[in-house]
Amino acid sequence: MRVHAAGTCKLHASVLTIGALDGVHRGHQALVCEARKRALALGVPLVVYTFDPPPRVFFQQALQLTTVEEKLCRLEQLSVEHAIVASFDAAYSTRDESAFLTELQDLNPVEIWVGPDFRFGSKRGGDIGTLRESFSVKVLDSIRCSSGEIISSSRIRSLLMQNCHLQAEQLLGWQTVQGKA
Ligand SMILES: Cc1cc2nc3c(=O)[nH]c(=O)nc-3n(C[C@H](O)[C@H](O)[C@H](O)COP(=O)(O)O)c2cc1C
Ligand SMILES: Nc1ncnc2c1ncn2[C@@H]1O[C@H](COP(=O)(O)OP(=O)(O)OP(=O)(O)O)[C@@H](O)[C@H]1O
Repeated sequence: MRVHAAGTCKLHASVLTIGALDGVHRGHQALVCEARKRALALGVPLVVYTFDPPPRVFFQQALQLTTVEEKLCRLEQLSVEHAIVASFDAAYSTRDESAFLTELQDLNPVEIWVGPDFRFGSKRGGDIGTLRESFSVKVLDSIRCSSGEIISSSRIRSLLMQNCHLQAEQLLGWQTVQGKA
């Protein structure tokens, strides 16, 4: 897998997924795997655009589930070919939707895969509708756990705070969380 700083990767075509992806939990894994299937079918590289630190860690001091190194390691195991890492800081967070869309044009995404609640740009001003004005966007239904709740990094953080390591590990789908929190 090749790792690029934001704004430094140019591709003729790609299938792209975007997100904080903290923990690369089972919902994220399903999203990346769906994108991977499409990338294989279309014969183009699979690209993930992610943020370090995750925006929720930057803005809300949320517990970070994975370092950027661990996140990249997990993405590599999911056969991601290019990972773009944006350093998420105050300056980056003020970029508006159009600046971000212009950056994505360099990746020539044939499809962009996101989950139902995807937002982007300053003050979370962009949504799936905004993204669809420029690209073909595919939305994966939310992946839920056996109790019916949507799997999310926030839910996993909350389980870890309550010392429910086994449940957190089940939602993460990786065997490495014990002893880390
Ligand atoms: C250019 C850019 C600016 C952003 N600015 C903000 C912001 O001002 N406030 C915020 O809460 N999130 C901001 N975000 C983060 C998004 O809300 C969101 O977390 C990110 O696009 C990843 O999507 P995900 O949370 O679904 O993984 C920004 C994202 C991008 C790409
Ligand atoms: N359970 C899920 N099923 C399908 N897609 C998901 C799921 N969880 C997250 N996604 C999608 O993965 C991408 C990255 O999401 P993000 O990293 O914000 O995950 P999250 O678990 O919702 O995080 P947080 O709880 O911190 O907001 C987004 O497009 C989001 O919609």
